[in-house]
Amino acid sequence: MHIVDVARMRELEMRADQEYGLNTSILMENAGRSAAELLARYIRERQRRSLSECELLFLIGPGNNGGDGQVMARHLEAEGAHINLYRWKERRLTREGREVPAEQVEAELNALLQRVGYVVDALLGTGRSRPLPEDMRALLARVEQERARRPGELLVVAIDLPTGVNADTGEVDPGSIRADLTITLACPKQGFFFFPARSYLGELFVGSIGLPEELERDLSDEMLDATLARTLLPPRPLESNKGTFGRVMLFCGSPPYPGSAYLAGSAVLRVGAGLVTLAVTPDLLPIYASSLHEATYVLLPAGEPGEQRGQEQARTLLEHLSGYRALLIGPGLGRAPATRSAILALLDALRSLPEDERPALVIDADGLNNLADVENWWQRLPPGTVITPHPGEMSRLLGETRVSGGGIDRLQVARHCAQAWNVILVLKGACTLISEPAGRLRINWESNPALASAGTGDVLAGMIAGYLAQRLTPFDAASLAVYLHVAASKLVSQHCGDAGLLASDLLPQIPAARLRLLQPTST
Ligand SMILES: NC(=O)C1=CN([C@@H]2O[C@H](COP(=O)(O)OP(=O)(O)OC[C@H]3O[C@@H](n4cnc5c(N)ncnc54)[C@H](O)[C@@H]3O)[C@@H](O)[C@H]2O)[C@@H](O)CC1
Ligand SMILES: [K+]
Repeated sequence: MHIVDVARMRELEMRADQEYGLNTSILMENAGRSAAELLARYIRERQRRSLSECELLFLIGPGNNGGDGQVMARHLEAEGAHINLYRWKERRLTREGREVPAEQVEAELNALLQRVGYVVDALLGTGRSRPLPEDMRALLARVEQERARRPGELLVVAIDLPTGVNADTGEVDPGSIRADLTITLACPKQGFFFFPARSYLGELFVGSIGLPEELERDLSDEMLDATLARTLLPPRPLESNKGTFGRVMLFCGSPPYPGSAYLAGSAVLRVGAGLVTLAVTPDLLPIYASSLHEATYVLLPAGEPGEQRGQEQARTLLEHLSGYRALLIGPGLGRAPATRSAILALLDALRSLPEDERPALVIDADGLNNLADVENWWQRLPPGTVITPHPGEMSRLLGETRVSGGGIDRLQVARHCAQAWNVILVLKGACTLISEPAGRLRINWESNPALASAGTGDVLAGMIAGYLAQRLTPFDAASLAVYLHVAASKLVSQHCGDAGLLASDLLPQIPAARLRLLQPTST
């Protein structure tokens, strides 16, 4: 599913007309029909109601968004739903096809708001060009008030987008109200993935306007959803052994942060990699050996802290690296000078390896924090490296430029940095972005506040390394891991809601999330 900005959407619509004769009325007819089908299915399958039991109030705006709403209303009416249309600009109300006399409109509208099960917001879409007028804000506020009075009984359904949301930037007019579901048309819009817009959309459905597939061929931004993630799953041939699914080496964990290597190492195996090896100092071995029985170990020299020890640790690790398809550096390593020198020595050695002998590389957490202090650090990375900064780490990598956790600034940062640093960048946050140097970009749709807890990043880094070991490209490995990481968290949230998730709770849910993804009906 491609993501577009408003200019690109307009261009697609224009080309549909010029090249295929699909003019605005045809597209609008398709849009309204598709939106009606999606809502009808939602009502029948999710709410287990028949359309004839449902009464809807459509709020119709002056442009094509309102046009979509009218087509949609017609289709739902034909299926038996009870339809009321309020034309905002003209202040005209139609009830089941009959015009309400002007002097009764206000009272009737009030009565409807107190009764209907659905308000369909077809006021404004991508053509919103100025702040919402006061009377439109007041109308939306009445809907909001009524929904608060009848929670669960009144659903707000936005067509294309909730009125007042900026489809490019994710900004939201003060008069906008949250939709319970948004049926967007043709493609999800760029602004949907950024805050505050993201939290105004509710559940997202994408309706078709019948655009020919060829028109989307040049689009490079994609929504990371179940349909895309399913295509990325690596094969599990019947004739396999643990070598088939690859080995991963971890340079992670240090005495103050021993949990990181456990979490990342477990995640490597939970995504189906064949073997995980932890490169650790001997003092940590008893901790891991008693908790992660399946791992093997490379014992790194301990000795006096300092440059020398870092070089020796790197040498030992490299001596054991042959046959490993992926290496993860970072979680829980700490920021001692010896660690930095070990990381830099490892990177220098990896860069000089021939491509077919070089393991794919993921750098996370303290791996990145150590690099941030090194001038032109990105020049030290081998090509194809995946880096997984959260906003704080990203700011450090950029030399203390602030990066938000969910704002539109992240889009430009992700696009620019993947190219400038020649990395596959996983910019973590509420909607994680994954970008690569050639310009492709994916944005994860799902987010879960329960994931904002210690150690969940270690799990993600391990998952990426585990998929790299299964020979996914770095861009695909990162994408699939990001998708399944949130999907696993949703399974945990079935029991704990959006708070109280432990990073280790994710581990058993990773295979469960993969299984769900394999079911063709999962969305
Ligand atoms: N153009 C096309 O071919 C298609 C458009 N589609 C629909 O059309 C929408 C875009 O249509 P439009 O470009 O007509 O835009 P809108 O329907 O979003 O709104 C434009 C109209 O609203 C007025 N307006 C703009 N800002 C306002 C404000 N703050 N307060 C009050 N009035 C305001 C404008 O003067 C104009 O009359 C999409 O969101 C989508 O729903 C779909 O039907 C698919 C095809
Ligand atoms: K709308």
